[in-house]
Amino acid sequence: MAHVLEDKDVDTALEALDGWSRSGTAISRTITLPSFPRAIAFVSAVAEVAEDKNHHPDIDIRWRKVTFTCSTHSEGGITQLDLDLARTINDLAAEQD
Ligand SMILES: C[C@H](O)[C@H](O)[C@H]1CNC2=NC(N)=NC(=O)C2=N1
Repeated sequence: MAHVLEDKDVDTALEALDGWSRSGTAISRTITLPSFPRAIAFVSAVAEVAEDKNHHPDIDIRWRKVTFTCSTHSEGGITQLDLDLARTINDLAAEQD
């Protein structure tokens, strides 16, 4: 089972995760899409990978701005699962033209 990471390890990982920052006991990133339908489509793409990973972000959608917040609820903090999901979200974001 994933364990909660040390703060220093999270900080190191965040240096390589463009757009992500610590948000309490989670990490989060806000991504702006070209339109509301594109924001919803992006959320759907994230939902697919999250389901495959069985690790789900909290998602806040406001018009074209989507904020993903990742923490491992069962552990009450940030684990490698959250870092991996953040990386995957960034990879998907990079595919948005
Ligand atoms: C039963 C299921 O495996 C668990 O509830 C999973 C689902 N997705 C999850 N997602 C996140 N972010 N944290 C969890 O602890 C978690 N647990």
